[in-house]
Amino acid sequence: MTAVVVEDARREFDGRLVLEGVDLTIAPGEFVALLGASGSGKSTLLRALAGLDRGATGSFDVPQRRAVVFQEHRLMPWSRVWRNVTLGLDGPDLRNRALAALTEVGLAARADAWPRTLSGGESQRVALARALVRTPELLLLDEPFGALDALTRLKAQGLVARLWAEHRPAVLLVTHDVEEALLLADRALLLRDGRIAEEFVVDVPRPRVIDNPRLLALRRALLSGLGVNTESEDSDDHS
Ligand SMILES: Nc1ncnc2c1ncn2[C@@H]1O[C@H](COP(=O)(O)OP(=O)(O)OP(=O)(O)O)[C@@H](O)[C@H]1O
Repeated sequence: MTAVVVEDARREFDGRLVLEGVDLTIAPGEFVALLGASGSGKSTLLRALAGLDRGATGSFDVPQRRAVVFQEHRLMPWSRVWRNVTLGLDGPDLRNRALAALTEVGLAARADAWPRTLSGGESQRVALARALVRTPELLLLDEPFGALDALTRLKAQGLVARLWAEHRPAVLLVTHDVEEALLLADRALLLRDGRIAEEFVVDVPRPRVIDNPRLLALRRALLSGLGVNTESEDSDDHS
């Protein structure tokens, strides 16, 4: 059984092929990280999976129940936090559903606040609550912590790890951060030249700490796949 099957995804912008034939499968409950140089097409692929890009071709078998969190929170400034969480949903009990999701991200107390009164980290947690309230089978995360400071980012990563373990959606996380990918994902994929060029299985039990020797080896391999030279670090390791 699979949650996501993408075959031969292609996307061209202005005559330039950004995705040249991407094949991708994600199992139910699997956490996959997508890395690649800037401009390699990570967000393009995520948007195609989200159904936000009508210009992509190929075969996309993706669950209906999916939710996206972007780098910017995209909260509506004229709606209170809880209304933002349930924006676009119908049905009874919306406030209670919002409160339950906000409780999961530790922000129930801010349910009636206006978005502009939240910090960057809090806003991203509300964006996560807005995704969670939809009980997604597929959660698409596009650099969700990219704009956060290092400490807030670490906490947000911990929160995502916990929420994923509890709810087990399939996840595709687009990130620049190799360590983030290695701490969170079951598999890390490298997008290069419009294709999935390399795959790294993160065969390390959770909870993970980045100085685990296997993770350090994977980190070196991933950085090398991204064209980052880690030789000076290697020699440091042996000094
Ligand atoms: N709407 C668009 N019109 C024209 N070109 C686009 C459009 N969207 C993306 N591109 C181009 O496609 C390429 C891939 O963009 P994309 O945002 O998917 O890369 P990325 O890997 O997510 O990059 P980054 O890590 O910098 O966010 C880039 O060269 C970008 O300029």
